[in-house]
Amino acid sequence: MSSAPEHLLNSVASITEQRQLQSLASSLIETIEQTMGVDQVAVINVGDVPHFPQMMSSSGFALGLSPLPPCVQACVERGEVILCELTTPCKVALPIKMNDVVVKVLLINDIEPDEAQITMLRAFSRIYENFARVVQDSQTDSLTGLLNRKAYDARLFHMFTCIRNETRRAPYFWILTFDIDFFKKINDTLGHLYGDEVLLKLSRIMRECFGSDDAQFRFGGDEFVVLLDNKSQHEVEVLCRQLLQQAATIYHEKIGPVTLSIGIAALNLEDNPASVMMKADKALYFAKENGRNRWAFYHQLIQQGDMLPPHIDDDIELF
Ligand SMILES: Nc1nc2c(ncn2[C@@H]2O[C@H](COP(=O)(O)OP(=O)(O)OP(=O)(O)O)[C@@H](O)[C@H]2O)c(=O)[nH]1
Repeated sequence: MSSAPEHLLNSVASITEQRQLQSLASSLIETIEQTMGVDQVAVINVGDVPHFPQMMSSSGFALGLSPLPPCVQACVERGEVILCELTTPCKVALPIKMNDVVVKVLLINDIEPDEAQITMLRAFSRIYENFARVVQDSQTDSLTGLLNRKAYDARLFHMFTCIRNETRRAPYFWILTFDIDFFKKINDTLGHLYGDEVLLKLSRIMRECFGSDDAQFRFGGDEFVVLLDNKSQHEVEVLCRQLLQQAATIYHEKIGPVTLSIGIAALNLEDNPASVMMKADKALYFAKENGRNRWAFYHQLIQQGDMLPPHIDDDIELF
């Protein structure tokens, strides 16, 4: 265990260098491992926390903790540090809170901490909480509470990494991009505030339609993106149908039901972030130009000859 002040300060500084929630959790684990001389540390999610990575674990000792052991449950319910019974798979459970709700639990297995060590662990988890809030705020759209454009690159990169490492197989990842049809008319007819209300209601509908594994973004204006994780094409179609049906429940007699146009592209090994977004955008424009209030899959448009494949398209655009 190294507790020299300069080492401690460097460890804390390394936590605050992180700009992603996932690397922030790894950094917390690493700091605790180094400063306390332990190697069985994990940060696990509790409850439905869509914006957080699912689980981090250094040695894997906490992987697959289901159901949660009583000490973790007690930590969540009481929001306090719990020293666990020897029979449980961890020795100490510390709550990590966001807005006073326990969203994660820090578990350590190979330590029976004294008062000073508990104080230090509490301080580490508070530094994590404070910085996680800063990172989360910087990645959140202030009107809807969805993720913003800034958070998108890291999520998409993570998906490509999963495909390249073959931890999951394409084409079960999809990018879905959509915007509200004639949103300008909604604003012009009923005012900007009503337009904001529509955006807010639509974001609530998105949360109900999509799962916590599906990262949901507002890119700005009336443009939204969802990265769908582990879905068949049929499941994607079901989700699109639901989204359109639910959006239509936002209704005003002067403008009728809200409708959306949706473009969808599968993430494949040969794609890169720019090419996959370009495909989804092209499918969206096709949906717009062909009646709106509908979805279009890029690969189907190519297969059906409704759109030219990129290289032919690019050659033509050159002239
Ligand atoms: N209420 C509100 N309006 C916004 C916001 N950001 C952008 N807008 C407006 O959203 C409208 C976007 O319109 P467009 O997407 O260009 O066009 P559209 O009317 O939706 O037409 P189509 O997309 O072709 O169906 C513009 O009028 C913007 O001023 C916002 O935060 N709130």
